[in-house]
Amino acid sequence: MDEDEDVPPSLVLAEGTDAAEAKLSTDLSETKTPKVPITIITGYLGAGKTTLLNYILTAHHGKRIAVILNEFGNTSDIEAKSITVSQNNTQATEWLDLANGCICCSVKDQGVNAIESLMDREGSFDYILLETTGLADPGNLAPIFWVDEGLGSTIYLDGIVTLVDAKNFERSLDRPVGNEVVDVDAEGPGQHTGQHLSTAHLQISHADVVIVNKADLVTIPDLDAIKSRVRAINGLATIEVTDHSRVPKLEGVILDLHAYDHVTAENLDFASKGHSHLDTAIGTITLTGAALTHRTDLDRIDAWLRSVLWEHSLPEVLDSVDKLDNWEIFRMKGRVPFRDGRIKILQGVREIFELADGISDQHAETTEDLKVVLIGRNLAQSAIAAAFQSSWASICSQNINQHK
Ligand SMILES: Nc1nc2c(ncn2[C@@H]2O[C@H](COP(=O)(O)OP(=O)(O)OP(=O)(O)O)[C@@H](O)[C@H]2O)c(=O)[nH]1
Ligand SMILES: [Zn+2]
Repeated sequence: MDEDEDVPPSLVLAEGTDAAEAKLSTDLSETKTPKVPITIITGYLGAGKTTLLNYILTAHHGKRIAVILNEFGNTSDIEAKSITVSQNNTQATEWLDLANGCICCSVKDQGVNAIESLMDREGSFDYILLETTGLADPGNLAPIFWVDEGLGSTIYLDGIVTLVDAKNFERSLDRPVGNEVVDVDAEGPGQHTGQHLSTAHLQISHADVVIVNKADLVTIPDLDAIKSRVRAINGLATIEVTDHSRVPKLEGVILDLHAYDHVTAENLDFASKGHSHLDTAIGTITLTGAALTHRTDLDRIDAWLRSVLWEHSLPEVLDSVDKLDNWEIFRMKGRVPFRDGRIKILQGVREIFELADGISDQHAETTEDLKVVLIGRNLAQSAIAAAFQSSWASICSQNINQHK
């Protein structure tokens, strides 16, 4: 996630360069202040996002929570956008000047800087909640807040919570992104599904938690069907069912998830169970392999990820690759263990990925297998799933061959 770092931040600040100086001094100082988690709350129009925020703000949590209403969820037609932080009935607004330069770079630098400068002025928060617009694609937002450790940012992305309107669930999934119809019917006439990629699909596919809200408006069998379809789209997310967004508890359910650093073996096991093909537009697949032995094994996996995510090319798959071009990866998580007990945690959103040191479950030699879960467009289609599996298998067989 370091491609944008050359672009100098050009945040327009009301008061000189306070934030820049503050950032510099935090970068240089040895003592680290605890980072503030940010949770992105997304969901289709009217799903219950504001209701959830109000519920969280009135619940007894003992946290100083800042709420940001996102104005930059849709990155078209941007000249200048504000972010507004409300807390205890006072509001503070920070303007982002996005007039020039690459919008995603500007938003990345400025979105984070704007929040940091607000914290400098208003005092720090314990938690930040960001409500996106109903049509926002969280895949564009997550990388803004998934900041490199090395940047010394004071905030970190804790997770993405997606609300689903149980009453209008099917309808929101059938509504294509914008006016564009994304055809997923790539396998010829026999495979026609009629399913399109919708904003609701994108929101569910990026979620760490899916809240199926408005449970009061549907029957129990309806709820079960909705849960199954959510699970088919995103095998990694946990699902909560609510009435008026009243989640059973906050901690660990929607707050403090650490969804962008922790990946447990249970998370991944869960995702690889129960393959359903209720939804073919977006699906979840699991790639497995043996624990690694050498550093070069990891390099090979790193190269595979770069090829797939950055070049859209599946290594070692020569057959009809051109026919398999309609896939896209939205989210990935994985655990990459070494036999000596070390482990790397894989996290990815869109083309950004990270293989970071993890804390092993094991104390000595590991018995855990390597496991990577991918969520993306058309991944569950049989030809594409098969191509991924064979590409992955050939990388893993090279790992083993080398050790002979
Ligand atoms: N019956 C019922 N109504 C609900 C429930 N949750 C929210 N609502 C109502 O649904 C409407 C939309 O809720 P909001 O919380 O404003 O939804 P939102 O996602 O913030 O909407 P936008 O910001 O417009 O996209 C409001 O009138 C809520 O009172 C629920 O569980 N059951
Ligand atoms: Zn709202």
